[in-house]
Amino acid sequence: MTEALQQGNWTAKPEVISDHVDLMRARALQASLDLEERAFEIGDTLPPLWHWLYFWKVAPDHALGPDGHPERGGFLPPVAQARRMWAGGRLIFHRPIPLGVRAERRSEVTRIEEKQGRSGPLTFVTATHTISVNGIAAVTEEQDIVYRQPAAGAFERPPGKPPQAEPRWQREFCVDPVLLFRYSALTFNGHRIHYDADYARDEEGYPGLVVHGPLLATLALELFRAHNPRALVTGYRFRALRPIFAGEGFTAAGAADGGLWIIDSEGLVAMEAEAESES
Ligand SMILES: CC(C)(COP(=O)(O)OP(=O)(O)OC[C@H]1O[C@@H](n2cnc3c(N)ncnc32)[C@H](O)[C@@H]1OP(=O)(O)O)[C@@H](O)C(=O)NCCC(=O)NCCSC(=O)C[C@](C)(O)C(=O)O
Repeated sequence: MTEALQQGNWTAKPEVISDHVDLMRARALQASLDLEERAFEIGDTLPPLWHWLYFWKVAPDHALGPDGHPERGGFLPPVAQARRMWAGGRLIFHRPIPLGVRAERRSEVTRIEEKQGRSGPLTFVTATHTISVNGIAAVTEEQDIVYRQPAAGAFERPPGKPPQAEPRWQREFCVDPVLLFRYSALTFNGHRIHYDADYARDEEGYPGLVVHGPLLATLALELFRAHNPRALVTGYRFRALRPIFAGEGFTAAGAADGGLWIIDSEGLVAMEAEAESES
């Protein structure tokens, strides 16, 4: 048996959330992303990554921290750095999740790592989730969250690089606050950086509302699915390298080998990703 992770007086504890993979949340994301497909029906397969709409952590209002997430020190460790971002993840899709079923997500913090970044000290926290239907694993996911020190001075984007390969497909986006609000609501994510412009600017030092990492990861994978309609996605990995803000144009781009990018308005990679699939 492996020992539970510890930080000071905090010990990692598994969390289990059961949910109904209902039709309406999937249809609401389908509409929010303007996907030109027929509306989902019960029994259809939930697209890969759309499990992020389910297994909400419904913390009571009094248990929220200043950033709108549940206070730290419960499921997540009491990391001192103020600013949280979603850094990336690695997923394996073992079997499809049909819409309409009950499913269960078991989660545990499995890694805490301190790093020195160009922007200052960073703490990476990895949560491992397993989603099961009738006790059989459908998705395993390692989710990386990064915590950063409070903003000091004017906002500076991390340096970036253009995509390393020639994209074969691309689609342009410009996310507005309405989509950010709808995605926050659909994922029950209270993080203020996505809808409270004063907080995002004055407390976290961003130039505007921040586009969710999971939304960008989903837009990239949806591009892959649109161009590979028969492929069964079996794995996905992504890393958020530069933030994107509401109102900024960006491009989702993909190569034939499953390489995917979110490219920002400066032509630099904001997110790199890779889809694995079977035909
Ligand atoms: C993370 C930032 C601050 C580091 O920027 P930096 O310049 O300080 O770091 P660095 O110097 O590039 O790298 C330092 C170390 O960190 C690693 N590293 C660097 N980046 C990553 C990454 N993504 N994933 C994993 N590791 C990473 C990197 O490999 C290196 O490790 P090493 O020392 O071992 O070589 C910078 O890359 C950045 O700003 N990325 C964009 C983040 C973003 O926009 N996320 C989505 C929006 S926030 C969100 O959706 C929130 C949500 C949904 O509400 C929610 O709370 O869950």
